Formats: sequence, structure tokens, C-alpha cells
Amino acid sequence: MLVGTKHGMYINGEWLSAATGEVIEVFNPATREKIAEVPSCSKEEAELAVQSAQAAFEAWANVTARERSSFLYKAYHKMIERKEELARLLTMEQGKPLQEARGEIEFAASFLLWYAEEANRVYGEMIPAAKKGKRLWVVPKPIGVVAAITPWNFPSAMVTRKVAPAIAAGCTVVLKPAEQTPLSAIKIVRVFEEVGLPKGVINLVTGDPVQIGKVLMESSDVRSITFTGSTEVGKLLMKGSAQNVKKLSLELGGHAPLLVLDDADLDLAAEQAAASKYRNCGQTCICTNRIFVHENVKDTFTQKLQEKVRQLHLGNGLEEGVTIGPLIDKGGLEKVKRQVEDSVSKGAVVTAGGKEWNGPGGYYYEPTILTNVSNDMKIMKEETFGPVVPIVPFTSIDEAIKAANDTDYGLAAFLFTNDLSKAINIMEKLEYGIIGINDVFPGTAEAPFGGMKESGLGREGGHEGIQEFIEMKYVSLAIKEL
Ligand SMILES: NC(=O)C1=CN([C@@H]2O[C@H](COP(=O)(O)OP(=O)(O)OC[C@H]3O[C@@H](n4cnc5c(N)ncnc54)[C@H](OP(=O)(O)O)[C@@H]3O)[C@@H](O)[C@H]2O)C=CC1
Ligand SMILES: O=C(O)CCCC(=O)O
Repeated sequence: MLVGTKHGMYINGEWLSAATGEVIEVFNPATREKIAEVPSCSKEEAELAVQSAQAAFEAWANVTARERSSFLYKAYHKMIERKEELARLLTMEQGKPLQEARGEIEFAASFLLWYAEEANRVYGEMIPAAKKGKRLWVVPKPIGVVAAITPWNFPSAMVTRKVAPAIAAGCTVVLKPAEQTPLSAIKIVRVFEEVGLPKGVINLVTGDPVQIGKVLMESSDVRSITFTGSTEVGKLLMKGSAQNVKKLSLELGGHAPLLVLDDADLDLAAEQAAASKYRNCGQTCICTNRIFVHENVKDTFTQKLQEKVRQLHLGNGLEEGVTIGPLIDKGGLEKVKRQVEDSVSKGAVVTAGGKEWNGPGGYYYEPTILTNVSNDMKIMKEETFGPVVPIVPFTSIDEAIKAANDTDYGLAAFLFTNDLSKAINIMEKLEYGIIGINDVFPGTAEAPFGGMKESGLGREGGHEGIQEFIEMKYVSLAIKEL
């Protein structure tokens, strides 16, 4: 066991096991071995976590921004000190190669640093009044208790991307991590505990998502839900939160197109397409899900991408030299297999990979490329969340933009060209919240990350990220003009 068995729930500054003794089991996706147990909290325990956050809110909201900031700075330094330990744990519960896990810990820590800085910059506003005898201003206030529901694909970074701005704003938090990857979240909460964050400011519950979700949605004390995960659960949270009109920040699914124009640097495009598609085994909401390549360069680009795929080394992420790990679980693996089978049955050609791999016993699927793809295939409509990419040729830019926008998702899109005018024109027409031009790594703490259409609401990161947790109080004061 990696974490003290059963003690994974953190309420009002105490580490607890579930009163029922019930646990959820955590497995290593690289081997399918059980690595830990964490509490499966009851409805009453989830309610206690909300009460703890509510009780701590007033005092925390009144702590100076500087003090809140100093906790975040300390947490940042501690997380960086622990990078290796946290990265190993992350790889064990999530599967990504150790090198990527180290990158995720740095990425996660960067949100602590960024919001340590932003905590000091939540400004209000004076408004010039239209009439004499009035003074108008806007005062920013923390929204209240925030429920943060995080996914398994970035078990550390999605926690800090939500928790850091909430705490910086003066909010208190109930965190519910994904059941596949609670261990990284537990370690991050321990970091906050060690730097002396006051009791109740952060609370952690693990267990049945439906039961915990119901408590979080129904509680009128919870004023905001910040969620990253599937569009399906995002919609459910929207419906559930309507009953007491909570604020929602939703970072949902994606179906990212990557466009390669005929003037593009094809070596760069192939290298970046492979990085975008196969990092985290394709389980990133901004992973390339469809490649559209100009007919003139289709064959050369495809060969270059095949070469990149040949260089990938599939295996247990803890092993030296492994560059692509397993899928998260059986469900993830089955989804990938279904999409490939569906595509092949409709005429797609597998030009790299295309098979499950038993390897060290985990949920492995070979990095795969599909050509001869048509629009009636599931892979052209659904988020894959796995290491498979279809390549589709195009002849005109308008056709490529239309195809790229032909989805209900609108998170990220990527474009490879050396023509600045084309880049700007295409960027303006793509219906996506994030556009990478000759760049597939747009995610960074200082920039706003989020989607259009069914990819979500709100933005994380940047100065925008903290505003998700702020209410604006408008004050109108009548005075006698002297
Ligand atoms: N945008 C992104 O980054 C992500 C997108 N996805 C997409 O979603 C697909 C399915 O993945 P999956 O793990 O099932 O994603 P989910 O949306 O089910 O999980 C994300 C988080 O939501 C929680 N959750 C699930 N159901 C509820 C509920 N009723 N109320 C409150 N919280 C809930 C989960 O808890 P628990 O783990 O306990 O079920 C987890 O913490 C993937 O294949 C991918 O396409 C998935 C993860 C991240
Ligand atoms: O998949 C996500 O939700 C986070 C993506 C992080 C990044 O790549 O910047």
C-alpha cells in the first residue's frame, strides 16, 4: 500500500477513514495490480466536508490576499521539492511515462505559483457616475464554498488548476478526485496541510461519484462547481446545479483537429502531431483527434508521422525509455478498440499499430494511424481518448475549416503553416477556445484555457481563472456634494 490504508478523507484538518469502513481500490493501469485503498465516504461524510468548508469560509475570506498568497508560495516550493516522489506516484496510479509525470508535477506546481501572484491582483473598480451626488464602485468578493471535481488524466495538475485560484480568491474547497487516481490528490492535500493551511480551507472526499455529486449539487452552501471531465457528466452537473443556481466552470471533452497546410514545415508538423496525439496515451482533452492534411503533402506527412510512431516505446511508464504508457482502464481500452473496429469495418486502413498489446499485463494499445477515413466513422464524431488518429486529406482551406468545425466540441485546434496571413485567417474562423499555431502545447498557467460549444464554460489559468471564484458586489452610494 502506498497511502495509509483507508485514511484518505480530509475533513476540517483531520485525516479520516469512512465510518462504514468501506473503501475504493486503486490499481496500477500498467500492471492491473492493486496499489492502494482509499475511503469510500458516505453521504453524511460528504455533507460534513461541505460543512467544514462553510465553517472555514468567513475567516479565510477575511485573511489578507498577501497571507493567502504566502500559503500558495510555500505549497509551490514543497511540491517542487517533492517532484520525484509525486511523479512516481502519479505514474503508478495513472500510467503516463515518468518523464511526462515529472512534467505534470511542474505544470501542477506552476498553478500554485501563478495564483500565489494573482491572489494579490483581484481588483475592484470605481465607475464614473452619470449623476451628481452618487459614488459607484465594484467590490470583488470570494464566491463561497467551491466543489472541485477532477479527472484521472491529469491527477495533479487538474487539482491545482482548480484549487489554487479558489484558495487565492478567498474561497474554501471540497475536492473530489477521480476514483482511478485519488493518491496524487491526497499527496497535494498533505502538502497544503504541511504548509499550515487553516483547517477546513481544503477538504477531500473520495468515493461514489453519484452520491458525492448529489451532496455537492444539492447543498446551497456550495456556491460553485469547477469540473473537468466528460461532457456527459458536465451536463449532469449543469442540470443538478440549476436547483440552487450555482456558478459552474466546466472543462469538458474535446475533438481537436490538426490542420497541415501544403506550405507547412512537415518535419515539425509530424513531430508535433505525434506529441499531441500520443502524449498521455492520447488521454488529454486537447489531444489531436483528427488530422486534416493538404492533398499535396498527404503522403510525405503520413510517412513522417509513421516514422515518429515507430520511435515510440510502449510499456510501463516507470521503466527507462518508455515513451507511451497504458490506457487508464478497461473502459478506456474498449472505447479505443471499438473505434478502430468501427473504422476498419467501414473501410479505414491501419497504417501503423491497430492492436491491443498485453505487455506487462496492463491496458495497452499500440499507437495507431488510420487512413482512408470517412465521416460516418465513430472516430470522426466522438472523442477517442486513446492513441489513435485518423488522417483525412483536403484540397481547399475552406473545406478544411468546415471539416474542422464540424463537431459539437470546441476546445482546441492546431494549425501548421508558414504563411502568416493564412494562419491568422484560419485561426479567426476556427470555432475553438484554444488555437495552437505551429504549436501543440498551449497549456500554461498564465493563459486562459477552456472551450466553446459543448467543450465547456469558463476559463482556467491566466488572470481569468481566478475570476471564476469571484462575485462582483456593486455599491451605489448617495452623498451630498459639498
Ligand atoms: N476533459 C477531460 O480532460 C476529460 C475527458 N474525459 C472524457 O470522458 C470519458 C469518460 O471518462 P470518465 O472517467 O468516465 O469521465 P467522468 O466525466 O465520468 O469523470 C470525471 C470526474 O467526474 C466524476 N463524476 C462521474 N460521475 C459523476 C457524477 N454523477 N457526479 C459528480 N461527479 C461525477 C468522476 O468521478 P469517478 O472517477 O469517481 O467516477 C471524476 O472525478 C473519457 O473517455 C473522455 O472522453 C475524461 C476525463 C477527463
Ligand atoms: O486534458 C486536460 O483537461 C488538461 C490538458 C492540460 C494541457 O495539456 O495543457
